[in-house]
Amino acid sequence: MKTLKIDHIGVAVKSIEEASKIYTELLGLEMHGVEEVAEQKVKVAFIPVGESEVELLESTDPEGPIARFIEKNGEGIQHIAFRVDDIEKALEELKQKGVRLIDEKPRYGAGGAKIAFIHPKATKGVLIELCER
Ligand SMILES: C[C@H](C(=O)O)C(=O)SCCNC(=O)CCNC(=O)[C@H](O)C(C)(C)COP(=O)(O)OP(=O)(O)OC[C@H]1O[C@@H](n2cnc3c(N)ncnc32)[C@H](O)[C@@H]1OP(=O)(O)O
Ligand SMILES: [Co+2]
Repeated sequence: MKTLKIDHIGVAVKSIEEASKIYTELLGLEMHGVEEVAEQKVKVAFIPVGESEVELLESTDPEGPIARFIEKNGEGIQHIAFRVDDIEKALEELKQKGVRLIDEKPRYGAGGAKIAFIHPKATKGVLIELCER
């Protein structure tokens, strides 16, 4: 597996509209369009910065992972996504190494990416997303 860069930092927010002002008005960044990813019960918006992005995540379902995260932890950084060259290969390698995976197979991610999550229990408390675009 080749890990190429930090693709994005996922930030759980109650309102993308509200939170985006921090990045646009205060930091002078641009927010790209909002996209719904139904399978993850979220709406997302990307804010490019250098070779990475901030991904604002707003829940579309009170039972979704983002709603649950905010319920327990409040708004804030929810995951780090690493860009990999071959997500299937990466998952295979991690599985061989006995790493606890949330997704054994890639799922649909924003912008048509293939994504998969490693369980935070296996990574000392950081929810890691692998992302192939
Ligand atoms: C689409 C878009 C994209 O990029 O394309 C996305 O990113 S979608 C992004 C949204 N989708 C996802 O996050 C999908 C992957 N996430 C999940 O499956 C779930 O959120 C989960 C399994 C990480 C946690 O599920 P849960 O909240 O029901 O479980 P619990 O609340 O019981 O949490 C189990 C343990 O993990 C810890 N934990 C939970 N969430 C996180 C997190 N974000 N970062 C670090 N630790 C975490 C809890 O503190 C707890 O630890 P302790 O036991 O010590 O208290
Ligand atoms: Co993400």
